[in-house]
Amino acid sequence: MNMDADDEIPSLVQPGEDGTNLDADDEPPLLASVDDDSVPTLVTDAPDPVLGKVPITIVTGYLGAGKTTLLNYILTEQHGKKIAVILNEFGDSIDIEKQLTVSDINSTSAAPIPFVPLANGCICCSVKDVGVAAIENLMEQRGKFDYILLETTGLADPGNIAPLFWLDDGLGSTIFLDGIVTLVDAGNVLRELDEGLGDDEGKKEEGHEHEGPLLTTAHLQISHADVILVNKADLVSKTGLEKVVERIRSINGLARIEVTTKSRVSQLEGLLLDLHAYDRVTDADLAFASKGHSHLDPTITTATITFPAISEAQTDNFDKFLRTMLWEDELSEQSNYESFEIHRLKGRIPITDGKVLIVQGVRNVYEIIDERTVKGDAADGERKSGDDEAKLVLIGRKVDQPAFRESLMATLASKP
Ligand SMILES: Nc1nc2c(ncn2[C@@H]2O[C@H](COP(=O)(O)OP(=O)(O)OP(=O)(O)O)[C@@H](O)[C@H]2O)c(=O)[nH]1
Ligand SMILES: [Zn+2]
Repeated sequence: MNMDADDEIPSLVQPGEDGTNLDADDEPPLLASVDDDSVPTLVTDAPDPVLGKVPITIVTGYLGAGKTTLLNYILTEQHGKKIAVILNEFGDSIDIEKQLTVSDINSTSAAPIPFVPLANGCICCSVKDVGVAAIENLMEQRGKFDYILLETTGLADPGNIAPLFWLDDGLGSTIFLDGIVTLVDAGNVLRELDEGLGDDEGKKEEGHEHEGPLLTTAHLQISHADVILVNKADLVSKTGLEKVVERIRSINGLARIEVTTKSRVSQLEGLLLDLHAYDRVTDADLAFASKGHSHLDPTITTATITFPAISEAQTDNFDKFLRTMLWEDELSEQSNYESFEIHRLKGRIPITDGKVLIVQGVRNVYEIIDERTVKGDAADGERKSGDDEAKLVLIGRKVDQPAFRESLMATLASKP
């Protein structure tokens, strides 16, 4: 499949930028220098000398859940893509500068797929220095591949990784985050989730020191996921699987959940590849989460706030609500609520003049996009008749308090 040459990552907001949007650097990515003759010319199906941004899918999941099995499966399936794989589960001895290559099993082209192992350790710490360098290094081989898969170690917190691709100027100009896929081991995940309930059994994740049940790595990997594969289904009974799916659904009401054996998914396109989880939000994406939430998991839940379409003049107030909630961990115009923690946020906000705003957030980083700037068949950007209800879905700790909606409504009604 050809890349959309003018796909672009929309403007971003992050704390400390005094509310001004950071424009992603829109420079076309540079091709590898011409004197490097190991770099082949562009792949023949490239539509344009200016390459579009390369999508990256992050594959995460607990130790032994089936991540490598999934990568191998993807690499042997026919999908017409040349995929570069980055692993961060190698030993210290691996020299980051030295790029290994694996043979390109699925491609007709002779070019090998770049394969970049990262240093051992947690990608949230390493990706910022070593990891960014490895990815930039990889990007110098643009044209050899048109998709990146990144497998994180079993312990990584995807909430730290995802915003990197939005916020790092270098990465953000050549790569866009397509989606986060989390594998869970159907036989073990419930026990992992319950580890946080014991007195001192659960581990405290850095940056998540809240009252109440402890967050486990399994919670973090599930709450940030766009797609969740409940793997090793062959080892669990049908009722056991239903329980697992129910529990996961109650944590993350947005993700697509698929039950798999040996990480074999029903489809690659649109489920694992080309998900566009961060640039498209359709009504269907929010439909399930909006059906009400359950409290099967005492720690993390999904909540949906619905409210009438807002006016153009209210968009600043809407932004203020998000800013206060995500940057200050407070609810504007409210004083009575328990402390909360937001992992993921998605919204579709019709504006009364006819456009639709899309909101995406991971932890304290968020972006608001005018849907009309999003290209692709899934979103035509026009408000449909009857499309006058706005929806904001929150995933995190204590996000189901009525104070969230009260704060939003009060902030929208306040003087700008
Ligand atoms: N029975 C069964 N075994 C599976 C399934 N999927 C993977 N496995 C096996 O489980 C083991 C771990 O799978 P990997 O793909 O290496 O898991 P991983 O998540 O990459 O593991 P780490 O990188 O160590 O975190 C391997 O022996 C796989 O063959 C499955 O659906 N059912
Ligand atoms: Zn692995």
